Amino acid sequence: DSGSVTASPRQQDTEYLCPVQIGSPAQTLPLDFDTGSSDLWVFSTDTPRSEVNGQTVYDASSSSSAKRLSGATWKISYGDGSSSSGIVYLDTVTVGGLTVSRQAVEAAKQVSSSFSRDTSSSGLLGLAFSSINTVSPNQQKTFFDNAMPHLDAPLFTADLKHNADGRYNFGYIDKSAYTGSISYTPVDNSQGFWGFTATVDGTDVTGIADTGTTLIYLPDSIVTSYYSQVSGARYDSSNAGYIFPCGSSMPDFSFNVGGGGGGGGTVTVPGSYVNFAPTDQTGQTCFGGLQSDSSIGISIFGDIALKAAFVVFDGGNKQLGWAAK
Ligand SMILES: O=C(NNC1=NCCC1)c1ccc(Br)cc1
Repeated sequence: DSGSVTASPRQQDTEYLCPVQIGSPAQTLPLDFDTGSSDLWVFSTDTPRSEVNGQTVYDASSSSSAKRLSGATWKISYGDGSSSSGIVYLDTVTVGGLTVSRQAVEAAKQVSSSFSRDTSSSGLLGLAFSSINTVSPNQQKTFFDNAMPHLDAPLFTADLKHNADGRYNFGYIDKSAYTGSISYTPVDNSQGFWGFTATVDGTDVTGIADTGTTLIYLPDSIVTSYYSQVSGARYDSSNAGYIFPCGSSMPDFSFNVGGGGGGGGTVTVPGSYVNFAPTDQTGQTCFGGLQSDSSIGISIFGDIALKAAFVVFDGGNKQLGWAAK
């Protein structure tokens, strides 16, 4: 089997949403595919009206294939401080034509304010490892884990784009979607994430590939050195990050993956991607797409990095492949 689904950017590439069919008859919800978490959760008829703000909701009671997973609950919090929790159904889930019949669909009974405010997203589809799924007392598998045995190849690919529709493919590598060769590097999934090591200016950086995080977070030394090239750039405590004049032309930012004997491959993030967004309505000062990981404890290669590459999440061989495009 295989699947292919469009990933549409929202609010200046802050997140990418994909249409997902749930239940019988199908209810289509736009979900944020997140390689940094492992729960598939949705706004639902169980979500308080006060916390629903235009989002499409899942109604298990109108799905003939929905079955309540008795006694199961879930509760998750994300790196940006957002959170949600609720109950669990098993139902049929289809992504880009790829169907999993008994997928844990986690219905929200509570969502935090940033989810309520995000009118375009109906929830998340976790694509990290099932070891960090939060369903209790019986942990559930991700959509990818459930689909993997049926896939032509045990992998999915992410092809996110700047201000344009991209794509997630499941079960195959689309050779027309990238240029040159794919450089692979081993994955450390000991923390449940797609962990890997890249080299930046000769320095090894261990981080995770996280489609659910918007920006890139790297060690302070690398970030400070990058912004030292931009006149007027400075760390601003009120914005909790590096800012600079919006008219600045930003240097490209490159990292190497798979730099073993074969030399590996280089991913280059265009400087324009690092000029992320204005800090206020005047548009004078802009917030950087590259920030320090010092408050996190691990580096994160978020959407700013991922949208500069074609990325293979290989669950069979536990490796990450990176290619230019
Ligand atoms: O939460 C994380 N990624 N996903 C999402 N963020 C916001 C909504 C979804 C995340 C994962 C690992 C680390 Br380390 C830091 C953050």
